[in-house]
Amino acid sequence: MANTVSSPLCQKIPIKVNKLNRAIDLTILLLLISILVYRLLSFNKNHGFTWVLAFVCEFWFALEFSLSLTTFWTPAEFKTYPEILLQRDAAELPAVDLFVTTADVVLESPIVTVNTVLSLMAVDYPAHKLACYVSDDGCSPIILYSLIEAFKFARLWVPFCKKYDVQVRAPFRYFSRDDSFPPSDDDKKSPEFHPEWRRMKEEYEKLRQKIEEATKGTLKIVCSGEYAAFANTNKSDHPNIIKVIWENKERVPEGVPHLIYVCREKSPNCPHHYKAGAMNVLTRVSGVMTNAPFLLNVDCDMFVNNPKIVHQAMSSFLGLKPQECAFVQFPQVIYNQLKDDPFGTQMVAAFEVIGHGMAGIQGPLYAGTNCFHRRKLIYGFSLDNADFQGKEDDEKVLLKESFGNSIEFINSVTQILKDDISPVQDISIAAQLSSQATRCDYEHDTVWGTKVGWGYGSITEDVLTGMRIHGEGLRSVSCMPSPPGFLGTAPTSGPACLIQRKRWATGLLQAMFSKNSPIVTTLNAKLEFRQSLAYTWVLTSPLGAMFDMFYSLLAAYCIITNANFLPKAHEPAMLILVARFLFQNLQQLCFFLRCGFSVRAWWNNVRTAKITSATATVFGVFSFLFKLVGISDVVFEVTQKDQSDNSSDEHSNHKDGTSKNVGRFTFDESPMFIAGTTFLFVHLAALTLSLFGQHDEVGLGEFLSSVWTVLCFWPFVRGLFGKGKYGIPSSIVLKSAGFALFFVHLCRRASVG
Ligand SMILES: O=c1ccn([C@@H]2O[C@H](COP(=O)(O)OP(=O)(O)O[C@H]3O[C@H](CO)[C@@H](O)[C@H](O)[C@H]3O)[C@@H](O)[C@H]2O)c(=O)[nH]1
Ligand SMILES: [Mn+2]
Repeated sequence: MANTVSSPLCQKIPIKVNKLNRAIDLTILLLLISILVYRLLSFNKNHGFTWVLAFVCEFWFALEFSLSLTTFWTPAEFKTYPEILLQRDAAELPAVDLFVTTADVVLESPIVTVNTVLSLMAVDYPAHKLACYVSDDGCSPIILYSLIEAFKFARLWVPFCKKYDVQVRAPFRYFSRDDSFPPSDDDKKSPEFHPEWRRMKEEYEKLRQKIEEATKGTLKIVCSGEYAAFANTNKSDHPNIIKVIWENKERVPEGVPHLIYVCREKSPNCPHHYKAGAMNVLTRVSGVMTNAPFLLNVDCDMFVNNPKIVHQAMSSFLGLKPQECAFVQFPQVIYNQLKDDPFGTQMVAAFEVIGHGMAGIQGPLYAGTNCFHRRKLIYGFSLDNADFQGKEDDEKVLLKESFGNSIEFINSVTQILKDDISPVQDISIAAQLSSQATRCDYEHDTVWGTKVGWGYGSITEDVLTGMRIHGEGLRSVSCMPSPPGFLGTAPTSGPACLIQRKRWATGLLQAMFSKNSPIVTTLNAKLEFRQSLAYTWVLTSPLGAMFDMFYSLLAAYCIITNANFLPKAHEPAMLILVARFLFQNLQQLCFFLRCGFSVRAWWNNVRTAKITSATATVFGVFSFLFKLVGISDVVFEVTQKDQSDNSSDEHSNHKDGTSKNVGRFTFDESPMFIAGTTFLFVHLAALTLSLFGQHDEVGLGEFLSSVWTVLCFWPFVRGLFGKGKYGIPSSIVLKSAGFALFFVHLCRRASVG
């Protein structure tokens, strides 16, 4: 497929690392090791358990830091030159199937999904090479209705975008920005632009209103006719519903891409594997219907921000050796940024280190959204067509064993295997044929979720799936065009943030401690050693957070029991600890400043990490353990999506932060807040006790450590006095006070006993 090109389409370029940074890294590492040495040398029987626990934590900090160092040792980035592809004939460009997943009309407002879909359908790529599939795990007629209406609008919107070269093709965003009108000087001259722009805005407003009415229920969707299949269904028990909303019958490049609604069958007795399951169904349905060799998957809130993204991705796929480009990941850039990142959701540091760091090894992680895949690799085939060689006769039988019994789907798989794809004639007929592959028991006795498709067994299916692909010895590419390829939302409330972090903690540990663990994969398969270390670093990050929490609990424990675990202020060893603390924090601060963030944003990230470790991570880790021993199952709790196109709400103040409560931490009845509040109370109790009573053993270190924790938990301190959602519910405060008292009591008993 890849024509030989004279000029490069894509290049991997190493990033120079500042020598001073390297020196600081090594200094921190040395300090961390010195702390361990101090711990071993100063051990005596009197210290007992506190010393051992402190050693374990410090050992972990050193290990975690070393893993991050090996990850960031040879950073790199990719540069793409799509101009060459843009000149190519449409016929030469490969087809791409576009997947959007949505799961809950309440948490994920249909207008958000619709904007994502519209932005995808309007990308600058020959329309007959694209098909957009929307998976609805919520089985909601509102989504179908919204998509049908969205398509009507798309017939105007797509040509408009292409004619005026609109940059942001998610209408809510285009019409909300001051610079959307007029977009460029050229268009100012064109007399038709004005009226067309106005019409488009009116049409979008009508669409938005219709969807809003349907969502609020003021417009009732009757379950008959087109919607008959939705009668008597509920989210977890319903038949499969596939609707071809639009087929680009003439296959015209200037038209609107196919649009298909997919709701897989669900039954309470059949595991559905959440998003991973939905992705696998989309893979099969699209296989039968359009069978494009490339797939793009986005979450419902990640709209296209750069209309050339498909060209960008294809530049890597066609410009690099196939083994060098298994998938192309675009970063998740957040647009609903609150001033100074109060919830630490932008995770700049993490993305920078993981993105560039891993790009310099075997390639970035698959992050679940904004990612282009090769269908062949999703099917677990090798890129050199070595599969099934010489086994022509058994081929179909073998394929059925792995891929399930749908003849139509197996035929499509065979085409992918042989790189010989013949386009389907009639999408509507193909849709009926794909129905079998959306049955909830379809995957029974197959290797879906293990060797084929999106991986099961971790609630962060993305990391697991990406790791399987890296395990084949293949590399991935990160693509960071300007403007960014996709923009999306991050949670903007306390509860939503914690739910997301909790899921990640569980999912990462599930991926770490499974037979797909990076350590196993590097021993048994072709995962590169340093890539394996990088994965280990990411996947064990919830453990690091746990140890961080234990470490600060130790401080409280020591104050309460008049003991110590840190060197005294006059001991020289204290200097090592202080130096490590300062170096690590200052290094992080400099990094934030270099990335263009404020000191405040850095501090917000520091405290979010601390808050998360004592709340979401603890629950995430327990959820992982409970699943491990079979007490309870892990559930994918969908993140609440922010809808900041609504200019009347408080988010209109995003950037300037004038509204006084923007970014203020919010609370609800979630037990995660009991953990956090208890943690805060324990430290407050410790600090209060330190003012009274005999404290000859406790040193300055323990005291400062506790003060630092309370400072990090300042949003909770404010929450104690806040009202409404800004206040910690009194039931939570009471329970937490009880737990904290109990803890203090236990500490005292332990120290006496
Ligand atoms: O049963 C489910 C649950 C979720 N989803 C979809 O999965 C996507 C991601 O869910 P979201 O709640 O937005 O999770 P995030 O925490 O924001 O997602 C991050 O983490 C996930 C893994 O935990 C990845 O799958 C995502 O791509 C990544 O953006 C959304 O489009 C959902 O509609 C489903 O289709 N079915
Ligand atoms: Mn999301």
